[in-house]
Parts: sequence; structure tokens; C-alpha cells
Amino acid sequence: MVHTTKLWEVPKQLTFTRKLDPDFRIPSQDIAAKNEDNIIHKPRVLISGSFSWSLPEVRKEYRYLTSNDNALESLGLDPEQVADPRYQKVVSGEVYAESDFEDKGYPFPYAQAYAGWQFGQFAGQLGDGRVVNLFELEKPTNQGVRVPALANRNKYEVQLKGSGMTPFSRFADGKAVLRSSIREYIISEHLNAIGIPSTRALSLTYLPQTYAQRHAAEKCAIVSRFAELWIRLGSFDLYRWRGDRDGIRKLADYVIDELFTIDGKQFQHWKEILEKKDFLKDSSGINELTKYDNFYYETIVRNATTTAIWQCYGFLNGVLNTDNTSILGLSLDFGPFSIMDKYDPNYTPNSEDHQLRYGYKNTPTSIWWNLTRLGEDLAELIGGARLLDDEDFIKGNFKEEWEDEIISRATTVIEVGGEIYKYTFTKKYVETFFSRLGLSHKLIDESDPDKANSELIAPMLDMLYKVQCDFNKFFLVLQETEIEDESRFNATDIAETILLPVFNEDAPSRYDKNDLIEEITSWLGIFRRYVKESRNIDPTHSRTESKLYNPLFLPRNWILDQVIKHTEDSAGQDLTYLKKLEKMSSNPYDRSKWGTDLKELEDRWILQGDMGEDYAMLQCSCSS
Ligand SMILES: Nc1ncnc2c1ncn2[C@@H]1O[C@H](COP(=O)(O)OP(=O)(O)OP(=O)(O)O)[C@@H](O)[C@H]1O
Repeated sequence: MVHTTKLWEVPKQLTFTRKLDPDFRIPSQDIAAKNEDNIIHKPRVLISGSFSWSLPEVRKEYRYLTSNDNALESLGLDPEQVADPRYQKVVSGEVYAESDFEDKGYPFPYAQAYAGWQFGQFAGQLGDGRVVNLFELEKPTNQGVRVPALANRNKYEVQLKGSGMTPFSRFADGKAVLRSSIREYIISEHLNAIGIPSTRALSLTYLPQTYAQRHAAEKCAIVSRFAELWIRLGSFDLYRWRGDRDGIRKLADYVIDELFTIDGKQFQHWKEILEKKDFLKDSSGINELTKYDNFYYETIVRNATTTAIWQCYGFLNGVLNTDNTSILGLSLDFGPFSIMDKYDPNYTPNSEDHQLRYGYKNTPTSIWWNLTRLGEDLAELIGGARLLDDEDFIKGNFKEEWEDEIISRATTVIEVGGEIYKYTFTKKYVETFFSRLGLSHKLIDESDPDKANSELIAPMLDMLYKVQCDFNKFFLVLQETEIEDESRFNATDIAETILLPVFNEDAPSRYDKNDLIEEITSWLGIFRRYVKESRNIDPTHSRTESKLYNPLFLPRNWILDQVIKHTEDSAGQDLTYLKKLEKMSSNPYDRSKWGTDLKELEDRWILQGDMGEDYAMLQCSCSS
């Protein structure tokens, strides 16, 4: 579908600021516009309120670099407009340097308040320290993007990252460097294109005269990005910390009304997903679910789903604090992320995460840990189901005699949530690996998805750990390998001649090659049985469907580093590498969209694990 809408012409609104309370020091946009004592950019702790009005800081020079075609499509925007200065001034925030921006239809921007648990410790108030939220855009009716329809909001919230200081900047500078901005810009759209729920990135603007001190002085940039909602688990942590019962309820009602309600009825996506399981069967006291219980379970199911898909693609965020965990289960905030090159449960891309808290094997438990904090934030709402209409409860006149009942019910709701999380995670994990292996989901026993995990997937990962081949390439090679034809199937041959070269023979291995061949052969036998059963149970299913799930290209760390260096060295003048990476990572299943330029570079970038040890399993720091 060809869109003709121009960004500077579409109606723009804000819902968050209408439904939630402002910082009481800046109660109106007029006061923010006066900006006495630079209050909209000065860090401080808010004693109340969900947001502060703020404006992007004005920079000396803005140089528009690029926009993502899939993102333009999702927003229903005309792709031709990106060359127009009116478009470029919106996505860089430059338009807000003009005093008449409100007359032109742009609402006054704001920064959200939130808090967070970081590496297991409560960090107090955080908030959008280098982000301003600009406006909402209606989604076009025909969405051409291949992402699970998790959210049901008919609009996106657009914001800028790296746009300067806000009341939430704490001790930092409000800036984002070009390096981290390129990384976020590329990975957001790559994840979305793979089919992993994610916040999205629309554009990248370079600030050639703005520097930030990181390891060295680095040039800065601004990413414009969008999501159905930018609320994090940490948003709820803030109100609990403040002891603000009314704030928690308002925020929960906002999320429920905006996201989990269709035609006035609360949407119970989680119940549809878990149709076959009755999690409440053995839990006395919570048979009647309130809207807050449903909201909590919805958030659990969405996060379990996303976490499972991350694991199947080896994606690691690197910093999964509650302020980086989305209420909607979107991948969010891309710092030291990576896509794991070789299967290693102990891998973390974050060079500062010495405890491996956010390493591969600890990711599912870390997200559940965060969701437990959310359960505690919501404890009075999920525990006080019987009291939800009580006037004293609503007004926050808490009575001691309620306490036991609230604690007991909230504990049960959270415990049931744990079961829901475990089951949803396992089911999605097995389903996603089945898709990558070209197997029909009909083979999965819904009452016990773990069975296929222990029979097929766990041994596969064990084998991949020992063999240390490239994780993604394994699926690509396997999907091209004949498995079913009896006359052509010889597991040992396949192990030796087809799979072993992929298995990086030169890499040092603690395991004997013959033992490895035996293990591969044995696993191929199990896999072959699954392939046959898959065809028997679901004759319409074809193994080639795996091509829709196995990306031909991944933006690995070394590729990102190369593109960043090339773009930085040319001071943002030579965008050829960036544009090439953008095309390949936004269309990872479709080579025909990669363009005809830089073919040699393309050939190197798709070598997957064959680049050698120096290019694999790289780490980076949080500095951004
Ligand atoms: N350079 C900076 N200037 C101001 N605030 C910052 C800066 N870097 C990080 N922060 C703030 O510190 C907190 C944690 O930072 P983190 O790196 O997780 O988030 P972020 O990448 O800035 O933002 P987001 O989560 O919105 O992508 C956030 O509140 C963030 O706004």
C-alpha cells in the first residue's frame, strides 16, 4: 500500500498527559514555555506527578541521516517525504526550537517519570533523562509488517532519544552518542523484521557540533522512535517508592484503558493463549479475576512470549532492569545488546555484567524477577479485589484489618502468575524452535510442551554448545539438508560432510571429534523422527516454512562496529555502509531487498560464523 501522508500535516495528539498528572512544579505548558530558571531541563526529584513538560535542547547543527522504510510504512507515512526539510525538522526535534511550534500543530513535549530496579538494587527515580515524547500518530488501517499482533492500541507514541536534558537527567548530560544511536536504530527494526516484539526506530539525525564525553569525546545523534506505549515496569516502581496509591491506580487504569480494552471490554489475550490450561483451578480465592489481575497476567504473558523468542534467536538485551522491561513485552532500550554468535548459556554481551545476571541462561529468570516486582507494586490492587469498590480503599484510607487478606490474595495471584509465566515461556520457546527447525506446531503437546523440549531441543542445544558452530547458520544449513528421503539419508554422512564443516572444525574443542559425530548422528535421528511425524500429523505443513524464521543476515557486533566507524570517520557524509546495513537488517529474510551496491561487503557480512574467533561473541559496555 502506498502512503501519501506527510508527517508535518497529520493530526498529532497526546493521551498520556491528559490522563495522568503533571509534575506539580510545572503544572502547565505555559509555565514550561517560560522555562524560568531552566526548570524543564534541570534535574530534580519529583515528589508527585507522572511527567514533566520539557523541550528538546537546541543544537548548533542537525544533519539528517536516514529513515527506515518499514517504520515509515508502519506509521502510514509517505516514504518520499524524507528528503523534505519539514520532515527532517520534526524527527530531529529542530522544529521545537521555533516558538510557534504549537501553532503548527505540535503538542508540547514531555518526559515521563519512572524508577527502576537495576542489577537487583532499587535505584530510585530515573525517568526519561534524554528522551522527550512528542505526539501520537494513528496507525494506518492496513499494517504491512510481520509482527505478532500483541498490542491493540490504534496509535503509536513518537519520541526522541538523545534530545537533551530533562528533569530526569540526574547526573548525566541528556545526550546519546552516534555509536549507540546507530546500534539502537538498526537493532530495533531488525528485531521487528525478524518477528520479535520491539520498540521501533523511525530515523537517525547526526549532531556534528555536539559532543559527549564517554570513553573519549564522541559526536552525538538523535533517534526518533515509536511504540504503542512507553510504559515500563519501572513506571510502577516509582509510585510504590513514593507510597502513592492513587498514582499506581491511575497508571494501571491508564494502561488497561489504553491497551487492554477493546470496545469497552477488557481484552484477555492471555486467556486466549492459555485456553487449554486452567491455572486458577487449584488456587482458592482468586476465581473471580479483576481487571488488575487480568492486566498483570497480560503483562506476564507478553513478556514471557518475547523472552522465549529472544532465547530462540540468541538475542540478549544485556541490561534487563525493570526500567528496561516493557509493560507490553516489547524489546526496549538497546545498550550492550548482542545476537549470540555461538550457543553458550554463560554468554553475556555486557562486559560489565560480571555476575551474568543478564546473561543468556539467566534471562528468563531475570524477567520473572522483574515481573514479581511488578506484582508487588500492584499488590494492593491485585490483593484487594473485594475492596475495589470500597470508598476508603479508593481514597487510600487504608485499614489495618485489610492487610492479611490483601497479602494473601496478592501472593496467590503472583504465584499463579509464576505458573503462567513458566508455561507461556516454554510453549513459545518450543514453538519458535519448531518454526526454526521447520516442524509443525501440531506436534507439540499443549498440556506438556516441555516434553518436546527435553526430547529434541535441549539435546540440540547441548550439541551446539559442544560443537560451537554458528548458532544461526546451524538452522540455515539444516533447512537445506535432506532428512526425509530414506535412500539419501545417512545421519553419519550428514554429520561428517554437511554439518561438521559448519561446525567450525578449526575452533579448539574440548570434545573428541568422533564423540561429536556420534552425538550429532544421534540428534539427527531424533530430528528425523520429528520431521516424519510432523508430515504425518500435518500434511499441509512444509519444512521450507522455516525460511520465514531463519534470517539470512544478522547485524552482529563486528558489523555494527564497522558501520559505526565508517560513518563516524566520514563525519556522517558517507552513508553507504549504514544504508546497506539498514536494508539487510530490516529485510533479513529477503535478499531481493538488499540492493545491488556493495556486493563484496554483503558477501562478507553474510559469512555468519565463518569470520573466525576474533569476530564472535563480542561484548560492549553500557556507555552510550
Ligand atoms: N546521557 C544521559 N543523560 C541523561 N540521562 C541518561 C543518560 N544516559 C542514561 N540516562 C538515564 O539513566 C536511566 C538508565 O539509562 P538507560 O541507559 O537504561 O536508558 P536510556 O538508554 O537512556 O533510555 P531508554 O530506556 O529510554 O532507551 C534512564 O532514566 C535514562 O534516561
